[in-house]
Amino acid sequence: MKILHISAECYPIAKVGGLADVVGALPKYQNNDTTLSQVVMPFYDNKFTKEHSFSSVYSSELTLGENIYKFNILKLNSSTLDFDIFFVDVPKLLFKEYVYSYDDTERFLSFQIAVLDWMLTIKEKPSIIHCHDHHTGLVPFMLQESFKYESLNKIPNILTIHNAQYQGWFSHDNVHLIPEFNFDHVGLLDWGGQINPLAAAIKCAWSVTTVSPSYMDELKSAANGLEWLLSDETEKCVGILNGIDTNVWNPEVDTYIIKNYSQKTIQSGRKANKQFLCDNYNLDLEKPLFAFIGRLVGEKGADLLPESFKIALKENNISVFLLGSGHGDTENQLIELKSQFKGSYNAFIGYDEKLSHIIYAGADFLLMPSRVEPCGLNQMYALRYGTIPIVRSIGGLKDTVIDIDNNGFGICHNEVTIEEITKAIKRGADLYKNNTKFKKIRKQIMSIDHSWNASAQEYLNLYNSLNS
Ligand SMILES: Nc1ncnc2c1ncn2[C@@H]1O[C@H](COP(=O)(O)OP(=O)(O)O[C@H]2O[C@H](CO)[C@@H](O)[C@H](O)[C@H]2O)[C@@H](O)[C@H]1O
Repeated sequence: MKILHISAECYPIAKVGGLADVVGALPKYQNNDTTLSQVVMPFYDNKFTKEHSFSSVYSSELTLGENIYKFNILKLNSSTLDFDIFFVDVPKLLFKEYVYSYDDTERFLSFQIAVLDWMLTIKEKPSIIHCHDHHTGLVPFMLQESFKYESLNKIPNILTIHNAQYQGWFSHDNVHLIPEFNFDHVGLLDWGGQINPLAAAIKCAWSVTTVSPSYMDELKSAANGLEWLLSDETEKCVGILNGIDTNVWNPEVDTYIIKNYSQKTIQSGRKANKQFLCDNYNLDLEKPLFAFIGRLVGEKGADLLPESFKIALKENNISVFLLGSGHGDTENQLIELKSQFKGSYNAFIGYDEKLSHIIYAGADFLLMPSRVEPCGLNQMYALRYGTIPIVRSIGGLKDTVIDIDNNGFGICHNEVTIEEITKAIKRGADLYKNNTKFKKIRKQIMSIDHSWNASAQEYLNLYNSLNS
């Protein structure tokens, strides 16, 4: 079986969030003697593309409305990734320093058209086309409807929804950018009077998956406008829990962290990483350290963090450290707190992969007060590194974290309110005081298996069912 993943992000080439982690890991776990799993993504102007060499495997021109753009399909020369990766280079549109911006419609349409134009020319066609999120959501529609791609329309395709909040909406005025199709079927593109690539993919893909079973259920009542559609298409929908790449996320060999450790050496290993954070960010090694890593957006509950931190820092003898970026207002409030809580609070506003690994290895607790969490990878990374997750029970967080009061290993709360967040932090601070219990739990959580093995097999079973 030959699988082609189509995605806007892939770790370590271009990462904005969890989508990159998934697309950079899943193919590794799918590749075996009988399965070839490959990825195609845009060619961005970034550190990775500057530092690596590529060969051109196909060149042509694509049509986007009235414009014609030259494009190349490139292949990475080194085999460092454990799977084949191809790049769509549209110099005028895709080759930018950013992944997402104001011009996404044209950029990602050119990406999708180039992939399908190229696919028309490949001798050994994929047996499965696996699309990820709305940036690739017009692929199932074009395969089914565009005259040009008729010869590809027997290839089963699936859509994985990593985040239904973002749907890629654009105006019907731009419908001419999509390769010609029977206009009687234009309704397949529409949701609420706009072209909605995510909705089009839900309608046209052969199967739709979400990244956890609970998120699949939740989407039927909260999907940013797509609730009814997802309920209607329920028969082809399934939730498959993400895994984590246990080769990349392994405290025994992680080259980003200050000191490597195993379950046996957890005490000294974690202390060295916490010491680094405390020394560099002026925090107290003796106090329990609560951390947050992520995009500072409403979905993650980030707007409630400044006030929650303020209260929690006043009421408990704790430290707090945050790594993230997002809404300017939230960023400013988080920066302002620094002067008020010198020595017990700090924040790094920005994106820093290395620092994120050190936090997983050095913080005592990881906060995830998400309003929406399709799966969440942070809590699984935290578990693997022995950091106790404090989560709002929703989506994938509900599927992966069990509260200590239910014989579990984490701290869970049901609502996203300042009161519940600060209550959960207090429970963490109390647990930290019970040193024996705290140490037992953090050691125990390191061996919970969230590797991709089981989920990669679930995807293979799904592909097989579509090909039979
Ligand atoms: N400032 C920063 N610096 C360094 N690293 C940072 C960072 N901000 C975030 N990260 C990293 O980005 C990743 C975030 O992954 P998540 O799965 O938690 O969220 P995201 O919402 O992006 O993904 C969406 O897709 C994934 C994958 O399916 C789902 O798990 C998730 O629920 C869904 O919202 C983690 O690897 C985290 O360490």
